[in-house]
Amino acid sequence: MTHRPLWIGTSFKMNKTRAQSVAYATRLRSELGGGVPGVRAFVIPPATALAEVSLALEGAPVRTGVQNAHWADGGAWTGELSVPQAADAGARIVEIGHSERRAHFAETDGTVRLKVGAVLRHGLTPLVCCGESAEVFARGGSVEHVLRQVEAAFAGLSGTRGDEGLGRALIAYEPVWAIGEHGREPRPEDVAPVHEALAAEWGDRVGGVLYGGSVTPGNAADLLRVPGVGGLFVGRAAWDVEGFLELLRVGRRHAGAMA
Ligand SMILES: O=C(CO)COP(=O)(O)O
Repeated sequence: MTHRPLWIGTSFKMNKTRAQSVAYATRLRSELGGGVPGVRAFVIPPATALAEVSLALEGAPVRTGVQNAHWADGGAWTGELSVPQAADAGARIVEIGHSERRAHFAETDGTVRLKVGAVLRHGLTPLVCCGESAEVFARGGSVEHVLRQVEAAFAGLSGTRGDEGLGRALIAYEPVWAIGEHGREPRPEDVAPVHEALAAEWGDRVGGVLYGGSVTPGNAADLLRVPGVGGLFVGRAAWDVEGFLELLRVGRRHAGAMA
């Protein structure tokens, strides 16, 4: 049985200057050399640093991405960034629908769907974030909630894994209760039911399903062993490049054990 590569990446969120971002990318490049066997690494810096980080990583085995993009190709949308602009700055991945954007910037299932369409139309990879609140988790509604979000994100799209369309998309399951400094570190059994459901429903149709939320080098191996988890999407633990490198080593060991 062949295994798909693990996707392991980080978003810097609203952190780091251009110089800090480029220093991170430069160190990553020199450490990774030809790449990490079995792992696809990606870095999503702030938009101000995207072009320079993409240049610093040109030809290196690390993709870059953008944290958000508009669905229109251009126009009077003050403060926004289009998918073609992100691509022009080197992005190959476009993060869509992170819970912080849903909570604070009125991102809805409807805008997520529009953005997925734009990203696929331009040949980039949408990284669609989904996840339930602590309240929904507590009442046992996680699976239903997440499946509904993902169904809405991909409504009307078709394709199979490896195809040009939906098959390129990535899903990041990030329970809201697990994200960030106030988040709770998940036990593998907390997130297993959603991953099982996502694998059953979407596993053969998309490029991969990642887990995100309080991932650390200490819990990464256990989370990668949850059936259906095809990678990790990391915040705080990867903001120091040494932390990201450690997570990539965990990924390499996991991929090696699965080979
Ligand atoms: O939101 C996340 C990645 O998008 C996860 O953040 P943390 O790893 O800091 O919990």
